[in-house]
Amino acid sequence: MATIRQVTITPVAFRDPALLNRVGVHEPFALRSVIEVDCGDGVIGLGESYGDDAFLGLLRAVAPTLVGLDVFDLEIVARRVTAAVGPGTVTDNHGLTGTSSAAKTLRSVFSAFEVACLDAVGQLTGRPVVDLLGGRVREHVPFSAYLFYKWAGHPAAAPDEWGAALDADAIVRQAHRMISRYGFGSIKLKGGVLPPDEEFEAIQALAGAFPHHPLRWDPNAAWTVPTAIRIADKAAGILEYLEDPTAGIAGMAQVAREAPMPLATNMCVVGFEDIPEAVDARAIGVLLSDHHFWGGLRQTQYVAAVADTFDIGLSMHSNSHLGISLAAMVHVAASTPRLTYACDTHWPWKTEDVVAEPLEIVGGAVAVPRTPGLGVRLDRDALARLHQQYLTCGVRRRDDTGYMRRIRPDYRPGSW
Ligand SMILES: O=C([O-])C(=O)C[C@H](O)[C@@H](O)C(=O)[O-]
Ligand SMILES: [Mg+2]
Repeated sequence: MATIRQVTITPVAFRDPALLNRVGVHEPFALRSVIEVDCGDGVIGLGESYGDDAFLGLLRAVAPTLVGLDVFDLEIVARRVTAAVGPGTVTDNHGLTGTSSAAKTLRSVFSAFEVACLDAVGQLTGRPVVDLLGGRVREHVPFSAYLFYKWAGHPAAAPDEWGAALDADAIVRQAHRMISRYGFGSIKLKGGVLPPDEEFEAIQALAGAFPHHPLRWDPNAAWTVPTAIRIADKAAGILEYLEDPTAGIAGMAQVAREAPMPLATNMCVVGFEDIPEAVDARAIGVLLSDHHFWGGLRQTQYVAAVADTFDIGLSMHSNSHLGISLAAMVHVAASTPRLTYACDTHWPWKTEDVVAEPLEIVGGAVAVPRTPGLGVRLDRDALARLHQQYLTCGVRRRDDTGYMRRIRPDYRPGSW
């Protein structure tokens, strides 16, 4: 038994480049929450999740109700989360992660605490989190180069180190830079920004420049069914998968019947309750799991088991995140036999962290830690600095469209 003595939630803001997507542009700061589950004797488990006001409110409602519990009792923690969040609560300002629901909200809140408890249990038992999940099936977890169309910088700010990327040549330059720095062995292009035929020029240019790198393209449901079928046909033989070309399970199923490559999603199948319909309709060939909204690391293992049952490929979705989340992603991916594609990560885009010595991406992969828990520790000064940045930055929820409209009042999210 190890009693939870205190649970602390600290919102932080970290600098984010002007990355473009289907609904607008990233604001200058991305929000996260850092969860600390203190079990005494220096054992403090870490979690990381969304940092918008509504989500923070739920984390703060749960936190005091966990004090006094045994940190090993994850099912009791889940019950306390359910009681504190209450039935029917829905909040989801987390950016293009598909349908919102009360079940998804509950799973998201539980996940933040589950990861922190598992980190604490790992520290208490002297075992890395992956060992608590059944042990490692791989020593390295592969990630893909996540390319974005982007502006050179935020308006009125100096350009960032990546510069602008608004056409195929600039996207290829971005890929060269990212791959030479991190060694990624596969590439994802975030689409839904330009008309699809223009974005396809970048896909073709990437295929020419990186013939041995599997490619994926994600327009976040910006296309109609006929557009998606036409573009999928054009991209035959080029993509390992096409991610969320269109909205909804029914639309995805129509496209999947015609498309020469598998369709992937982190938008139309975002909870266990979506799986029967998607399987019946044969809507997807690849599922992008994400422990932040699928209910934690153990539920993510169940997602993998379900994917296995229905012969669906498995990859991993990412929003903007810091080093605690990267570690959590690595541990669960390392424990998952069926990880058929490299995971997504926004990692290359961030310049600040709360973690003292973050895990590193080398040769396109992260070595799975062997130290107890998640294998990362807080840099208290950095946490204080990024919390201060949160207090002064003015951002309280993610709003890519609102920010874009402050810059371009006539902006409308892409739809083709
Ligand atoms: O795969 C995805 O759909 C994402 O990564 C969603 C994110 O919100 C991404 O589009 C972003 O951060 O702009
Ligand atoms: Mg996606």
